[in-house]
Amino acid sequence: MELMIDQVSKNYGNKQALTDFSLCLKSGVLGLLGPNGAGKTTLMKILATLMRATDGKVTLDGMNIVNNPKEIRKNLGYLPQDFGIYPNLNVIEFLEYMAAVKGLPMKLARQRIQDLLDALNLAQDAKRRIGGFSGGMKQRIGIAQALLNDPKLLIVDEPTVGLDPEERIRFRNLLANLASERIIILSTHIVSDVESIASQIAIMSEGKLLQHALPEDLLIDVEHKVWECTVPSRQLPEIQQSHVVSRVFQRSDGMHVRIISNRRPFPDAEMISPTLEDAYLYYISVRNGGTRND
Ligand SMILES: Nc1ncnc2c1ncn2[C@@H]1O[C@H](COP(=O)(O)OP(=O)(O)OP(=O)(O)O)[C@@H](O)[C@H]1O
Repeated sequence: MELMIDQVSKNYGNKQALTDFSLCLKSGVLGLLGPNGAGKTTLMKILATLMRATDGKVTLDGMNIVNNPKEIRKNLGYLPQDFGIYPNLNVIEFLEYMAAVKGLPMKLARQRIQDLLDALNLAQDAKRRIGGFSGGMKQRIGIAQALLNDPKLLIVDEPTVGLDPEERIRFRNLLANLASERIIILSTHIVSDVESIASQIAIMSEGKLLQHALPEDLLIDVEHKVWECTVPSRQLPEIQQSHVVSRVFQRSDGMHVRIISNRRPFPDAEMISPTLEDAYLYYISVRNGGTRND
């Protein structure tokens, strides 16, 4: 299984949302990280054959997705950011409806729905109307509809928006279990969503790919560039202006500030071990021509 994104660009009128974006993926979870407006949804929509690139091409196992949309959709599952549900349908009715839209034979669909209800822990709620469900349950139904056709490529756009911390963890575990025999692309601006499950990370900003690497290699990139110091709280606004601050902790002895910087930011700053969130900030704010004291 191979997804090849080859020099893809997308313009909306004068707005360049993607520029020469290239990436080659095999099975596993790709965490696609980027701030709001980076172009993640645009890329997801192109991969899901819902939008055409202005330039470049995308192939799944060598098949151009633009020339073979029907064949590609058979192998594709997509959970968009604003996933629309039908609140008056119960879970089974909704999934049968989605299976019909996807053109699955009903006998096969019924079996698949049963398997998914069990796998996604929805069986006991299968006859309840979706309208009354929590965010986490709606997301599980969203994943169920995306998996109806047992897709080779599963695309999930900002899936944890609106979920509580427990639902977030459950959702991450669920994706991790699905990853072994398919390509999963999980787009988010929340690093902790992908930290535990992504086998690879792509970081994008302003329509461009800044880095594509294994999580452990991203950590190596940012080694010796993460610092912590303790400052009086009145100094904090000035430090946030002049440095890339990844975290601030209030402690009894003052504010503990975590700073990403190529150089020791203050004489008493201590070098500390990086996290993936530090690496993400490094690529977005420091290496990508950041304007602060670096
Ligand atoms: N239909 C459109 N017309 C014009 N500009 C658009 C359109 N859709 C998106 N854009 C712009 O293209 C850029 C990329 O948007 P996109 O939604 O792909 O980013 P994103 O990384 O998914 O951000 P978010 O997480 O906020 O959805 C943004 O600057 C956005 O304002």
